[in-house]
Amino acid sequence: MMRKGDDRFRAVHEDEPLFITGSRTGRVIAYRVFSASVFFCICWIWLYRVTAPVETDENRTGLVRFIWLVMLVTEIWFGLYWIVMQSPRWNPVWRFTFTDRLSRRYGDDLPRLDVFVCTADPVIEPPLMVVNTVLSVAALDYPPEKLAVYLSDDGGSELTFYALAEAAEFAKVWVPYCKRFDVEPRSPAAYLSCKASGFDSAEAEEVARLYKEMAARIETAARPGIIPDEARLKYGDGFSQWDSDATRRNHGTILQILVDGRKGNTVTVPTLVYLSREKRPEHHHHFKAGAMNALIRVSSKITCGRIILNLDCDMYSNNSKSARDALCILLDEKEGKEIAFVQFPQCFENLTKNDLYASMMRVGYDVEFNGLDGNGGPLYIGTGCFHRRDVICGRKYGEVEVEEEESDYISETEMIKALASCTYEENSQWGKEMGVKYGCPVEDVITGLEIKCRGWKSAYLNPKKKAFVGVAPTNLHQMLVQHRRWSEGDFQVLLSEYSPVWYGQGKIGLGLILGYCCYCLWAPSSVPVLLYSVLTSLCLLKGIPLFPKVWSSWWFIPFGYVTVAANAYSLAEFLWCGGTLRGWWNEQRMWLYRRTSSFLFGLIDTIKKKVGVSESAFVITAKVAEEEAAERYEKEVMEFGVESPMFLLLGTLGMLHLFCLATAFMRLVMTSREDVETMGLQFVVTGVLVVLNWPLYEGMLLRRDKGKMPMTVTVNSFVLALSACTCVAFL
Ligand SMILES: O=c1ccn([C@@H]2O[C@H](COP(=O)(O)OP(=O)(O)O[C@H]3O[C@H](CO)[C@@H](O)[C@H](O)[C@H]3O)[C@@H](O)[C@H]2O)c(=O)[nH]1
Ligand SMILES: [Mn+2]
Repeated sequence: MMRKGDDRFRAVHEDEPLFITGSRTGRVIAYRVFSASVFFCICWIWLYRVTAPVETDENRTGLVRFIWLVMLVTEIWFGLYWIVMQSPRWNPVWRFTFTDRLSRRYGDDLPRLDVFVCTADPVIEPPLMVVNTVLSVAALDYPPEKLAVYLSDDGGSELTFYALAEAAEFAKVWVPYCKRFDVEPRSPAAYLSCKASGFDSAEAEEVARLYKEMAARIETAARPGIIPDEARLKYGDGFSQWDSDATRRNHGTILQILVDGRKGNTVTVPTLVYLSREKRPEHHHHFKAGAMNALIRVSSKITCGRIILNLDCDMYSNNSKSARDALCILLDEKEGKEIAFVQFPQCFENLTKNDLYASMMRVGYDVEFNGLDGNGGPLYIGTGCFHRRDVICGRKYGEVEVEEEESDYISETEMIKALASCTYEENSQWGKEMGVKYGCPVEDVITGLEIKCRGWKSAYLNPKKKAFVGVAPTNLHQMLVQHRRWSEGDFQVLLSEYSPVWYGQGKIGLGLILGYCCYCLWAPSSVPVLLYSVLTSLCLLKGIPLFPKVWSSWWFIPFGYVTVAANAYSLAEFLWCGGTLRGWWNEQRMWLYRRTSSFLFGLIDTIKKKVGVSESAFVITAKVAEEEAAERYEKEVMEFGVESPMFLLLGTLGMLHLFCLATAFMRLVMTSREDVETMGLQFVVTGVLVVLNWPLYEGMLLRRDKGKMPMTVTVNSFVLALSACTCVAFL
């Protein structure tokens, strides 16, 4: 084990921790006061709904009473959800690491680190991108004999294997080059693109040339899908493992150690392994969770790193020190002992200035995750996370760590391959008590939660220099599908046997339970948002007032205050986190779109799954876009383009708000002026919804490019919205 001389150091360590945890008391107190004022007004609104007389003409009392009741219920929901949302703002903390102390204390005597990179589809996850990720971690600032990189290929693709084999060759130049010149970032593509203006040394030029040659070979092989014959000969050991009838869903285990740094092999490049676990149509493969578990077992017989880093194939390492940062927490002798995993935020390199699809989740990563950390630790979110191997395999907090001695013999490849077979997990605890959990579309969140319930904490690190950087969805549909999967998954966590509310009681603190609920309640929160927005618009159309009179009534105060204060605060928070005004506006739109499409479908998917009419699926997010679409993305023009039920819903809602506002406005002009007072707030709400929807109207009515809303969706939305409004008008 690596901690020789622990005792000798102990006295010194007491006042030299490897990390410290900070908080900002002043700001937190100010926030709590503000938060109390909002809460007061929320109660006032509840009171209004319960006590205020329903103003209406006699013929419609029954209907109006019912609408009033719905408004009451939704407002209670919003109020309670708001309370839940306070938990990640109540007690935020920040972690600071001391890598210099780590180096002084441990030198190169660091624990073994196994990096798992997952890929699943060579078309939407191009192998060149994947190997850039692999190369970036292979060049981490870490002793190469202690580091291993495993690529799990759920696509079972010869092309991906070929790309990795090429990368293994290139790594022999790249890794030493990075270390010698202290290069950042260490993904060759990212590094070379920021050096586009010219190189400062002959070595740099040589590396650039080699990279370009390798990239060209991989891309040529990708286009017609043909791998050069010399390569087939050179890496025959690997290629021979593909049967002639192998497909991505039906093939045996393929395992190839491309660089072997075990046992006395002196290496400059870390161990590099390609794994494509066995897949058979009759066995469920459990998506990424299945891949992770196969990796955990296979790596345990090859390098058996005590620490595991999990990365999606698009998330390259942007900061070569990140592993050391994480170790400052995991190796810290005091506080670090109770921390199971260290999560970094998901950052993206392809974001535009105003982040049209709100992919960055700015506030989530700059505010909420720090808040979760103060309450017991952030969620495990699948990528950019450093785990302790034995904890992910089931060790409880308080149990002693079993020190695994390196075995003297090197296991036979065939024996290791059996660990990645379809049948290996039958009648075992894998996917249940061991490894990453199965059966949930957010395997990461549920796994992290269960680890916390075993007594562990986690820590959140968000250094200025982004640790890992990936690719965010570049069109609306992909983003909505991704959120549909997440909202469905998070809701299933709530309903599962590991539910933070039921199972977590007594195991994790109330703050953290609420923190999890912020995300777990995404799917059900679609219903109140939908009801509230649609009712407000339809009642505006009908002339039924739902809110107190503007200015002339005391009851107006809480509504006015909550609306202004909540939005002003959310804008301020967004700007503090470095966002732009437009970015905030875009985020409000995505907030609405996610709730009225993704989350609703996520809710329906969950219900369908509960009653057993559908199976879970994992729609992989594409990491490439075709050229024209990419151009529109750069210009922040919203991309529709596909026919989708989610678009039909968004289109219908958008049209509905527009019709309602237009009708009410006409009535206002032609007849009574007093509407302004009684219907004022409704005009504001529907008006804001219409303005938010502007890009949607453009996409439906004004644009001609390929990214516009498909004609059928536009027509159907129009017809549906018009019929709804007509029905309501004559009700
Ligand atoms: O059957 C599968 C499906 C996916 N993946 C990999 O899983 C990763 C995540 O997939 P992606 O399509 O990029 O989904 P995202 O929604 O971007 O992923 C986020 O959300 C997922 C579910 O919570 C987590 O698994 C991810 O780590 C997290 O980054 C990718 O590297 C895939 O190659 C597999 O290995 N096998
Ligand atoms: Mn992704």
